[in-house]
Amino acid sequence: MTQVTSMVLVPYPAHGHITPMLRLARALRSLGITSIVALPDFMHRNYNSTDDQVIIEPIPSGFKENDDAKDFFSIDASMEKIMPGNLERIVRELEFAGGVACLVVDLLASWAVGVGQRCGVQVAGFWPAMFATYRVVFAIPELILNGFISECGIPILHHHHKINQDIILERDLLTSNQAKLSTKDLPWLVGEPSSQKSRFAFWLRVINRTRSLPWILINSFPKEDNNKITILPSLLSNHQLQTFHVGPLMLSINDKKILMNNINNSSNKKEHDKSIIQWLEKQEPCTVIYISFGTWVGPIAKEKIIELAMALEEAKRPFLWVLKEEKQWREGLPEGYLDRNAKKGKVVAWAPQEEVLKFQAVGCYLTHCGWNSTMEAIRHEKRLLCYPISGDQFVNCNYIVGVWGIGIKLEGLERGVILDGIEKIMVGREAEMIQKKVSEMKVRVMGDEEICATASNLESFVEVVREANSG
Ligand SMILES: O=c1ccn([C@@H]2O[C@H](COP(=O)(O)OP(=O)(O)O[C@H]3O[C@H](CO)[C@@H](O)[C@H](O)[C@H]3O)[C@@H](O)[C@H]2O)c(=O)[nH]1
Repeated sequence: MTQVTSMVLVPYPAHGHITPMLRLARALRSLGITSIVALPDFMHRNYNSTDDQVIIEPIPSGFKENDDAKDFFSIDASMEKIMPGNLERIVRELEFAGGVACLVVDLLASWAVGVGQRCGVQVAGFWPAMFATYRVVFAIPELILNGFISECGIPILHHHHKINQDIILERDLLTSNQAKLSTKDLPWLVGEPSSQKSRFAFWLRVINRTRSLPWILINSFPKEDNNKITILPSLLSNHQLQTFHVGPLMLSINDKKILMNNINNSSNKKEHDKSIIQWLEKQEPCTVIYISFGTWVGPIAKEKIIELAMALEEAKRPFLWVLKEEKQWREGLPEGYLDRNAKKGKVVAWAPQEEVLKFQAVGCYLTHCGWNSTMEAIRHEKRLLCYPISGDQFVNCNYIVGVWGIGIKLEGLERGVILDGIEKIMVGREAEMIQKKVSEMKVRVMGDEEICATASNLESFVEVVREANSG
């Protein structure tokens, strides 16, 4: 019999997955649970814990220290072949030292489910994004059955259904009417058809390994579909899956004092962040455009960066642009651009995003619609200009624009389109309406009631784990 005193948390190795997991660790700590967050060694290097109840443990991954050739597929190979044995060793040592009550596994790190099972430890799932995306993924069998996609995950066009070449997914199957998800929004449709098929195979593996998990913690808020809570019929018929929405609680946790985040490679992070803050302090309220495409998406075409750069210049508004230092991201910057715009615009490789979004000066956020960024924007009541790039970002964008009305979608990255979008989101009637919606949304997501409700969801989760361990 194991007491519920420690849990091992296994995020997918990307910043947008690790951050919420670390916050979960902090939240569990306040319930008296020691959390061991297990990260592949190449990510472990970027994080530090100064809290003895949140331990960050490296999993040997097989990558060499300076191996830059890490992409979705090479990381996948390491997760499948190398990390399981190494995590198993860590869990067994912990078992020996006093016990592990539960392994909390990001569903995208489904490789770790088998480790829990082999070690005889309870396994819970963690879903880092919207529940709507979870429903889309777990509806794959229905999508195939209903002829929306092929067995390889590729959309099938039906002429009688055609709307802009895309099929709108049936309303009751997946989502609220307003989200109007279409097959082009499916999260595995990234890159060439061969990459789409491999990503689809990745998701099939996720479903197979995780569909029998009894509990899933969800990093989102309960009322995603406005006030309607939707659940897939097949999920309902599926054993007794218990879902615990914990997103607002996670977001309300301040991890700054405990977890030092070194993801910014700049040798002097403090100075770097300070210069951004000082620049923001000088800007007038609601004037700055903040631009960031998160941490995980691959570089976008050089031509698009050129268009974006020119549009920002022409917009004649102050901007803070997070643009990674890698050549593929920066080569689109026109010559002399940084100097020419030095007064009005700041281009940085990394920004302390939560700090930035807090500023009144920030008028809008041009975003890739990553889930964490979306939640953070809601928290700080910022209007969104959306340019989804891959994965779940299309689903998120549909909700941001169509269901919650807190943003506008850019239908391309041409200069004219961007300029138009900037005008609409920054000034005028539509901008005012959107601002009103964002403020209402903040209450719906981050109000006291929601934080309390999600805190009690986490307590219930700990309770069921406790029962399972004593049963
Ligand atoms: O300069 C930066 C850039 C990012 N961030 C932070 O990094 C996180 C980024 O997370 P997110 O917005 O979710 O984007 P990604 O890192 O791209 O996240 C991946 O993981 C998410 C959760 O599964 C998905 O929703 C995204 O589509 C996927 O790209 C946020 O907390 C940001 O505040 C910073 O602090 N500074």
